[in-house]
Amino acid sequence: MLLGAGRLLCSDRRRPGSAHEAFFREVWRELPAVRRVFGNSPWRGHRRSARRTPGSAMEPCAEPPLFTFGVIADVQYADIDDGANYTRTRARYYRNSVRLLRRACRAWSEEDVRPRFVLQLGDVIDGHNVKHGASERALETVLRELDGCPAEVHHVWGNHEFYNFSRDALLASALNSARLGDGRLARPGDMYVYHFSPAPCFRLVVLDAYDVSIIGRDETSEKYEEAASIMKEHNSNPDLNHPPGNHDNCPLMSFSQCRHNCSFFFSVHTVTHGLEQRFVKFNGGFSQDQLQWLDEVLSLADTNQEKVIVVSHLPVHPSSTDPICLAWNHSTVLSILHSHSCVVCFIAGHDHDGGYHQDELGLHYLTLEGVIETPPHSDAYGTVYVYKDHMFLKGRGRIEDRVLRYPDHVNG
Ligand SMILES: Nc1ncnc2c1ncn2[C@@H]1O[C@H](COP(=O)(O)OP(=O)(O)O)[C@@H](O)[C@H]1O
Repeated sequence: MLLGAGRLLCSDRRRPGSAHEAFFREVWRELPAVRRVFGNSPWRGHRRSARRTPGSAMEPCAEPPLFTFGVIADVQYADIDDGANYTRTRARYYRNSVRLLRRACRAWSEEDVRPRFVLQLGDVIDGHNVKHGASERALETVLRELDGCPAEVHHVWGNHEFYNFSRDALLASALNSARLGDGRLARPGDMYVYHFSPAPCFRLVVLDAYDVSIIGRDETSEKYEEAASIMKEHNSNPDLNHPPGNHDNCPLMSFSQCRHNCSFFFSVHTVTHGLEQRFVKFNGGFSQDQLQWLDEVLSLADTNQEKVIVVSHLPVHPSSTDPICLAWNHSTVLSILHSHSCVVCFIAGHDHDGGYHQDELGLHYLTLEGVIETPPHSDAYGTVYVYKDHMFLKGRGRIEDRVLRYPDHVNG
């Protein structure tokens, strides 16, 4: 059965829009064995196939957008020679990343419609700065570039922010953009969360994915205790950055690295090692307080009939990312998003390969390709054009164009 299902899942037949897609969705939904084998991501290999509006394939609509905003993720700047990721499967261009950031800021400045804001999705400088005592200098370098942006910058915090700075230092730094937030339903406690309305009927919510984490919390804090106990339950490796399960000997690992072409192997690898891989120290989760706050903000947005974009460094939908990059309690966040009628999109960084998924309710999950793993001749940033009934992501370089039509229950 595995081979048969594998052939089917490998084939173009499950490609969104194909004549067989509905059949495969049905099989996947109805047969627990298939779901067990292929996990939550049987369409993942097709995550780059955006739905496009006929006639508007690669350009925004002719009509003026309500507003636009810039997006960029995982700059991870450091003044060091090029290197590689942990598994040495991807190059990292530490110095060049700030050049790409500069290019993005310049391009946003030259656009016909000036972006209303820029969204920096976290990991703006790399953890390597710490051992060179260069954290402050690196931050100054990227902030200087961001000063060239034509609009205010909203910063999300990722794991590399916490490698470089304590939470208190971050709260006191220019990376704290919560002052740009709406005063209503102010953030509780010491979480870095806020929301703002960039235009009438739209709202953006910034989440803190390291609220409960080993790296984002002081060791004496309750939230650190909570994170430590979650990790103890799920990951028994001496090095907590090493995901649970033995991947080193997994013959599928090399195939699963090549996720765009080998979705079958990726799916099997995911099942073999499962979503448990997310329980690593470089990820984190959302506290109960934060989830309650999110629920309240979304309720207010429902009442005001706003369209909401939620953002965090960590992705929350398993089909929009490698599971090793998922937020620990991603499924609770998904339940909250689903319990409100206002949410149209979730945007994250962290998985430098990027990802995309549209779920059964029509919500979009966008994971942006990281600047740090983008070769010098390419780019990794985008501009989102926001319209009444959809958004259009104009991607540059590695980031693909996408039409993100709002869910039917939002468009009415
Ligand atoms: N599979 C792994 N096993 C052990 N340590 C890892 C693994 N993957 C990453 N790390 C370590 O975790 C930290 C964060 O990894 P990194 O790849 O820099 O994160 P990011 O994806 O946010 O750039 C680094 O110190 C890295 O060496």
